[in-house]
Amino acid sequence: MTEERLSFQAEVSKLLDIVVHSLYSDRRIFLRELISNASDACDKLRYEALTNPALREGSDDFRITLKVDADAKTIEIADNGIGMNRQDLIDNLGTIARSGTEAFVKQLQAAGKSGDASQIGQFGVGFYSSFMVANTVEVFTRRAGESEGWHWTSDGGGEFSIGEAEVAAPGTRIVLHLREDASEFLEAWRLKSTVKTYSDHIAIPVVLLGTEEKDGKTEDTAETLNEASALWTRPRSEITPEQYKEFYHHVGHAFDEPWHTVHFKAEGAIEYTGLLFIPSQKPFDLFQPERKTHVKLYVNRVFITDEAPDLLPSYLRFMRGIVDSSDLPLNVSREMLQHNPVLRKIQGGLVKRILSDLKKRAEANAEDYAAFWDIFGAVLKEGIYEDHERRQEVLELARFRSSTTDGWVSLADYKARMKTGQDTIYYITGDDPEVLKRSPQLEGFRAKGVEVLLLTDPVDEFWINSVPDFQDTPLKSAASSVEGLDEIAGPDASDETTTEDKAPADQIETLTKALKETLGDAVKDVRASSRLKESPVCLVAEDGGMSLHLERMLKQAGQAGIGLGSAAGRILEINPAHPLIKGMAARTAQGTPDSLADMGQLLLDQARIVEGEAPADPVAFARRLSTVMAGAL
Ligand SMILES: Nc1ncnc2c1ncn2[C@@H]1O[C@H](COP(=O)(O)OP(=O)(O)OP(=O)(O)O)[C@@H](O)[C@H]1O
Repeated sequence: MTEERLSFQAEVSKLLDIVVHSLYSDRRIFLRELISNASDACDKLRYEALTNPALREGSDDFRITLKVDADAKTIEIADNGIGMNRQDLIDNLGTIARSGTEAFVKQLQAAGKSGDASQIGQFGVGFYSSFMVANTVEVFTRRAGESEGWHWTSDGGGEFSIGEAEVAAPGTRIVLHLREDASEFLEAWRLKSTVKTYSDHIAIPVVLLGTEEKDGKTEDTAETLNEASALWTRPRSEITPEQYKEFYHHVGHAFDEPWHTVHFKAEGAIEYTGLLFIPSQKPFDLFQPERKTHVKLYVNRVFITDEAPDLLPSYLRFMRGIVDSSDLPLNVSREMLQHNPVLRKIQGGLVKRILSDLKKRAEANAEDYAAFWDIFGAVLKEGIYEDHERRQEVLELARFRSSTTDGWVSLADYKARMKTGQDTIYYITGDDPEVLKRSPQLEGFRAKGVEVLLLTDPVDEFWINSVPDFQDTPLKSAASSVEGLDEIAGPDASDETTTEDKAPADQIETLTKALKETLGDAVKDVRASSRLKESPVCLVAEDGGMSLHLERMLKQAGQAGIGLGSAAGRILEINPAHPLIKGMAARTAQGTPDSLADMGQLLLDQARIVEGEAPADPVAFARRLSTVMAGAL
């Protein structure tokens, strides 16, 4: 039979190079990966056979077998699961299917050869981890429902071969030709302890096949190495933290410690068991829109799907684990799961449980909760606008950066320390908390010691407008109106800007009018400000209008119709107590000077630059600046 040689996708070759050449700290994980794949393959076949029983006709019960041949220096891992056809082999064992792993390999490539290969333990190298212990890997496989069998082989270089092969029954058998330095895995005790450590939670029996001498005869033996019952069906008291962790690794395709583990049984109108995890590391594809839920749905311990659309809302997409219910029909098709009322009820129960667990963890240990919030806060906040019913709960869980303290602040913390006379929660949106803290819009708030929440996640722009208040205290942008700031008691009344410090009101009025005239459509309005203390000018958004930050975000995202520098709701505020503004006001009161047009444009450009924007016309900006500097000599 002819074998065809094919090349690995470039990323696979790179990954294999890393796998083979890195001194991997714990090579035993190859067995965990292969057993995990075998178990997934059995789950898939069990599901497909629900609607097509012919696929399982005449088959034995599902099981995964291990076999050692000490003379040939091989180990075999076989399953009677779904199997693969030629195209499956090319797609699955020639490319990297998992986006996280692909992103990781690209990152290593970008870092050059010096990339830290020790990190690979955190990522799924899956099947390719075989090459940590084997110099040649063979796969014999046949897809359930098909008659041709296939042989795949590779030495972990740049290529693999595929050819037809006799394969007696559907399933997959992987033969590892062990490297000289991996012969320890030929020892049965080594395999047994590895399975016990990493794969005990696997619900399908993992059986070690062997022989023993009895009464002068050689007899075949079959020893089941794992518990072989679904982990979530066992009593909590009998499951160790290690077993929970290994199950999380298997079910979540994850390699970190779970930050949170919750195992519970819901009893009542609808019964189900949940075993759910929150990761402690950020998954690569957390913000990819096509990302679906990673919680697997089982019905009476039969795997149904890991893409049940309504199992969890998208703002909890970081959750991993399983849900098993006996209240769904076993032959439920994936299509039937769309808008399924039972699933909806389960979702309600899961969300309630997860949010209440988060609340408990937040109350128990703020620092520990911050570790969760750092990674998943931006995702959880999507719930504020997606889940009206639970908006208050999610708001209570939300944490923010603040202009007056380091670390994370809750809305309740903020309210508890509001100043006398303050009846509003102030916030400002932007990209960088450090830049926001220093922004001119906050000068008045700083002078009075009024705390402002710094909202720096893109998602903040989307929920903030739909939340008028938190527990009856209104939320307002500090970058639009400063209403109410005057009523708040400052730390020291002598710090207040007095009328004597400011340019006379009539002069300011003349100046604002002249500036408005010269700036034309570039701003919506020019007005005297009570917020500015050190800066001469700043840009603010019109009350109820789009924030400057959102305007920039939309512009960057290429939204049509939004032009930077457009007047769209932008107001230029001037500081009547600033020497420059005072000087300009006094001069303009005697008649508008020729230089006012240039100075007005420069002030506006300055306000734009402080916002992190470019001057509207950089060439004109440079020319004006030179003219003004020359005039000052
Ligand atoms: N024993 C098997 N039977 C059937 N298909 C398999 C088997 N082993 C691997 N596959 C297929 O090959 C694919 C790639 O496997 P691989 O282990 O590289 O990645 P994965 O299991 O998807 O993710 P992970 O990186 O978390 O292991 C699997 O998704 C599956 O489709």
